[in-house]
Amino acid sequence: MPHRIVHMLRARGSGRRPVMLAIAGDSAAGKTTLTRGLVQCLGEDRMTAVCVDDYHRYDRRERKDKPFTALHPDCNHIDIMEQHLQLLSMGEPILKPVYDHSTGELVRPELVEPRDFVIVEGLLPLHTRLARACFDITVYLDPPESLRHQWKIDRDTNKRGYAPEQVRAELDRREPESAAYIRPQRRWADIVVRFAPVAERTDPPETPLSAELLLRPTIDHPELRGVLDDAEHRAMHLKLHRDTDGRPVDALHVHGYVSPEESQVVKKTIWERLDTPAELPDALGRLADGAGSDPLAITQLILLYHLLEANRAQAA
Ligand SMILES: Nc1ncnc2c1ncn2[C@@H]1O[C@H](COP(=O)(O)OP(=O)(O)O)[C@@H](O)[C@H]1O
Ligand SMILES: O=C(COP(=O)(O)O)[C@H](O)[C@H](O)COP(=O)(O)O
Repeated sequence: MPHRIVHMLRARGSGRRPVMLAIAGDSAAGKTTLTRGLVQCLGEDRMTAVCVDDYHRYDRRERKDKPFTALHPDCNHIDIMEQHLQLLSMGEPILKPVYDHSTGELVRPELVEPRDFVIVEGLLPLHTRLARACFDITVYLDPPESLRHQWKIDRDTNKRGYAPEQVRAELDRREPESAAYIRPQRRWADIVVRFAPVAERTDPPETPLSAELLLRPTIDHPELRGVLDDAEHRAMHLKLHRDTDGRPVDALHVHGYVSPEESQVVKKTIWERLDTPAELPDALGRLADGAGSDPLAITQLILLYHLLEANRAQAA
C-alpha cells in the first residue's frame, strides 16, 4: 500500500520535512489568487509554490486531436506528479515539467527545491490516494459555477488571448470531466472554501464577495473565540451545516459587506495569534486587479495558522 508507506515515512522521517498544503479546484476557481498572497506573506525563501497543471501530457496543439480535455487524468502525467509529490514531501528536489499558459507549450523543466512550506495547487492534486497521502492540509476551492465561468471568461480573454465564445465552448466541453474528476476531490479537503455574494442581500457591486469555509474535523482548526459574531464583531460567525455525507460540520461565514475597520479587528486578532513578529502583511487579500478582499485575507490567515501550526508541531 504505497500511500500507507508515505504516511509512515513522513510521520517518522528523521530531520525536518516541508509542510505540504494542497489547493485543488477547477480552472479559474481562485487557486493562484489564494496561493499568491500566502507566498508573499511567508516569502519565497520559506515557501515554494508548485502548479500541478505543469504535468499536462500534451501541449495545446496535441490536445486538439484528443477525445478528452486537460482535466482528464489521462491527459496528465499523474504517476510522475505522484512521484514528485512524494519527493517534495520528504524534502527532496525535483525537476518539474513546465506548461506555459500563454503559448500552450511544454517548455524547459525547472528545478524545484522545497522550502519549509510547499503549496501544490492545480486541477488534480487530490485525485489519487498516493497524492493525497503527501499533504498535511488539503483545501478545495468551490465557487458557484456561474461565478467561476465569469472569472474564467474574464481572465482567459484578458490574459490568455481567447475570445469569450471560445472560453464558453471550452467550459461546455470540459463539464463532463469537471463532474467526473475535478469536483469529486471536494470530498478529500480538510477545508472547502466558497467565495460568493450573500444570497439574501443586495450589496453594491463593488462589495467584496463573502466566504464560507467548511471546517471539516479531519484537522484541528484554530480557536476563534473573541473574533466571532457578537455585538462587536459582525465580520464572521460559525454555523452548523450538514456535509455532503449528512454529517454535521462547522461552516465559518466571513462577511464581505462589513466595514474595513471591523474586518481589520479580525485580521489583526488572528495575525497576533500566529505569533509572528512582523506587521500584518499588505499582500493578504490582494486580487489580480489590485483590489482587496477581506474575506480572502481572513481565509489566507486561517491557512497560515494551519501551516505554522504544522511546522511548530514538527519542530516539537
Ligand atoms: N476571492 C476572489 N474574489 C474575487 N475574484 C476572484 C477571487 N479569486 C479569484 N478571483 C477572480 O478569478 C480569476 C481566476 O482566478 P485564478 O486565481 O487565476 O484561478 P485559478 O488559479 O484557480 O485558475 C482571477 O483573475 C480573479 O479575477
Ligand atoms: O484548466 C486549466 C488549468 O489552469 P488554470 O486553473 O490556471 O485555469 C488550463 O486551462 C489547462 O491547464 C490548459 O489550458 P489551455 O489549453 O487554455 O492552455
